[in-house]
Amino acid sequence: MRIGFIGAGSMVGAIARGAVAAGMDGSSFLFSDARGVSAPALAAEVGGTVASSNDTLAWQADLIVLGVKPQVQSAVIAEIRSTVKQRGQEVAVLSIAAGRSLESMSRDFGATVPLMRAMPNVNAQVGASVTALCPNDVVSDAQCEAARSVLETVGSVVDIEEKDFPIFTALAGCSPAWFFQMIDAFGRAGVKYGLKKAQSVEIAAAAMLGSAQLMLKAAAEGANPSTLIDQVTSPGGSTIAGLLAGEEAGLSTAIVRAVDAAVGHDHRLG
Ligand SMILES: NC(=O)C1=CN([C@@H]2O[C@H](COP(=O)(O)OP(=O)(O)OC[C@H]3O[C@@H](n4cnc5c(N)ncnc54)[C@H](O)[C@@H]3O)[C@@H](O)[C@H]2O)C=CC1
Ligand SMILES: O=C(O)[C@@H]1CCC=N1
Repeated sequence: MRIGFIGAGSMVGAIARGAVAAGMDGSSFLFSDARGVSAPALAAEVGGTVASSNDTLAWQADLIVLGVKPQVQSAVIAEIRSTVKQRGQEVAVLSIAAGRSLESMSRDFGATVPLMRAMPNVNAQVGASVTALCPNDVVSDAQCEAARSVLETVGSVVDIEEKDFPIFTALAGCSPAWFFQMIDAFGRAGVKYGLKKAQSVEIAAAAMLGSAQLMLKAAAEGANPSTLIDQVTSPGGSTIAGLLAGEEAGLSTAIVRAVDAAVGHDHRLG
């Protein structure tokens, strides 16, 4: 299977590197980008080929990954739509763009072509993305499985209904940035109490990683976050002091507001 990546930025880079690290053949990858800088560099790194244009790539690939920003996606689809329509079931398109619905992309293509929508996250760089996937009605099982197998090289894949993409994008696509923001805040707190910033960041990140691992294990056994919070919170201890101070400062509300803002923005990108 030839995979053609349009756009060769951070997300496509993570997916292409992850796929090759997982044993996929990089020589079957094609790349194109707007400025002709990142595509040649990525192609050289993974052993792939640079396509001379987005349309050339669309002629050659079996699976086209639209890895450009949502704001330029319509222009890219305009360049490839005639080719994609001519090729019919021979080629499927996988979009990783935030906010771009299957319906709006079909409108850009001017036809219902085999089209899938996915939402990975930046943790793909370490093989730990949780990625949503949703095909349209004309994607074959083989095409969907081909896309899934590429995405699974950089983490887990969950099938969700398309209506749930905005909240999934907030909870999984955007949340890494908010977790980094939290780690940065812990880092500053460490500095306040005399630790070096780098050391504080490392300690907070390790604590966050362990907490996430424990949460996933406990959730699989039916526990919820409150159960674990109670396990940490000793009567009269320092955790309850911090927990209540955090709530007084609006920690939970701040997180829900961040999600609200991301979901609202996603609806406007469509
Ligand atoms: N960065 C993230 O954490 C996530 C990003 N996404 C989505 O992934 C997509 C790509 O995002 P990033 O990799 O962060 O962006 P990026 O800015 O790192 O990469 C975009 C790439 O598109 C190329 N490009 C721009 N115009 C083009 C054109 N006309 N033809 C061909 N290539 C063109 C650029 O040269 C660049 O290589 C976006 O749609 C974004 O919504 C999805 C999940 C997470
Ligand atoms: O900020 C964005 O729009 C994209 C979607 C998820 C992560 N980055």
